[in-house]
Amino acid sequence: MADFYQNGVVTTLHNLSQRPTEELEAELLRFSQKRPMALILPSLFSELEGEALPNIVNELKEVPYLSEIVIGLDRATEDQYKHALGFFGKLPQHHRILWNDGPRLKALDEELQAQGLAPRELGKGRNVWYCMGYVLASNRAESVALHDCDIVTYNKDLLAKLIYPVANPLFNYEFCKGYYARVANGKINGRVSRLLVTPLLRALKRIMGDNEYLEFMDSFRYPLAGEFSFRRDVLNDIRIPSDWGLEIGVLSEMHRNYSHNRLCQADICDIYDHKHQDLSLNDDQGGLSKMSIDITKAIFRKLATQGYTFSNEMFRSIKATYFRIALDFIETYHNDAVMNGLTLDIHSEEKAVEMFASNIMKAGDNFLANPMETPFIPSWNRVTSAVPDILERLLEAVEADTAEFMEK
Ligand SMILES: O=C(O)[C@H](O)COP(=O)(O)O
Repeated sequence: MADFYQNGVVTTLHNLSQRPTEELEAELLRFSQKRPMALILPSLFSELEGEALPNIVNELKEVPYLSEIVIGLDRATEDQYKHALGFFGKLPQHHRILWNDGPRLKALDEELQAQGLAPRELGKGRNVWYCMGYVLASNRAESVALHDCDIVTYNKDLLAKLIYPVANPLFNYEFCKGYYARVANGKINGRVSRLLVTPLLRALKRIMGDNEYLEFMDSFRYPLAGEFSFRRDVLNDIRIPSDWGLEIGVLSEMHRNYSHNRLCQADICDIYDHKHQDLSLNDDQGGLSKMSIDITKAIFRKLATQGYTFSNEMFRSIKATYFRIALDFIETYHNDAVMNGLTLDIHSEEKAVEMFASNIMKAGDNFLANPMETPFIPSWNRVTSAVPDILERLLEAVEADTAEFMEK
C-alpha cells in the first residue's frame, strides 16, 4: 500500500484507493464541458513499429474525454507519414499529425530559423515545442497532457491520473508531473534519475546550503518523468530546452513562472517500463552519457541565474560530494531491491555512477567554456510577437499536409 507522506514543497497526489478508471473517466468527461482536454504525443516514426505505441493507440481509442490528440512525428519520410496517417486513423478523437520533416513544416521552421526563433537542435524538445504551438493555434483545449510513446506498460488509467489535477475545475493547479517506480522484470530501472539527479541535487544542497530551487527540484519523486500535464496558458510562456535537459528544464520553468501551490505531482501508475538506452560509457554524444551531461548543465545554468558562480574547484568539489552520496544510494537501492525480491547489479550501478561523476566535470568544463550557450527555444509569446500570424500558418500547414496525403 502506498503512503500518504507529503515530502518537499510541492503537493503530492497519491494513489490511495485503486479507484476504478471508469470512475475517473466519468468525472473527466464532466470536467471536459468546462475544460476541454488535449493530449500531446511526441513520437519518432520508429516507435510506430515498436511494441509500445500500437498498444498506446488501442488504449487511447477507448478514452472518452479528449477533444484533441496532437502527434508530433519525427524522422518520417513521405511514405512513413502516409503510413502514420493510417496508423493513427483508428483514433476516434479529433487528431492531427505534425509531420516535422515534411516540406511545409520545414519551410516554417526555416523561416523561424532565419530570425533566430526556432529550435537549433533536432529532438524531443523541438517536437514538443511545435506540438505546443499547434495546441495554442487549434484552441480546442484548456488542459493538456503529454507523455512518451515508448511506455510498454501503458494503460489509459495513466492518462486519467495524469490529466485529472489540471482538469478538475475545482483545483487550481497549472502543472502536474507524473511519478511512479520504474520497476520491471524484477529490476529497479531509472538509472539517471536515481543515480545522477537525486544524488547531484543532494550534493549541491550540501555545498550550497539553503536553496529554495534545489529544495523544489528535490521535491519531485521522479524528476525525469516524461509525463506531465498543464493548463493552456502555461504553453504561452514556457521556454523549453531542445536537448536532454527537457524534463529538468520544464520543472525549472515552472519554478520561475508559478508559486508552489499551483504545481503538483501525481502517482500515475504502479509499474512503468519503457525503452532503455545504453549507458554509452565511451561516447559523450549518445545514450545516457549525453543525457547526463545535458541534465547537469541545465542544473548548473539555472543556479548561475540565481547568482551562483562556478569554477573548476567548485566543480571538483561537487563531483566528489556527488560521488560519495551516489555510492551510498547504491547501497540503499540494493537493500530495497533485496527486501523486495528484486535484483540490482552493484557493478553496473557503480560503473554508471563513475561515468556520471566524470560527466559532471565535463558539464562543468563545457559550462565554463560556453557560459552564454543556451539550449532554450523561445517562448511562443515571443515568437508570435515577432511573427504574428505564425500559429495560423502552422495550423494551415498541418491541415494542408493532412488533406494532401490522407488516403481517400
Ligand atoms: O529516467 C531515467 O533515469 C532514464 O530515463 C533512464 O531510465 P532507465 O534506467 O529506466 O533506462
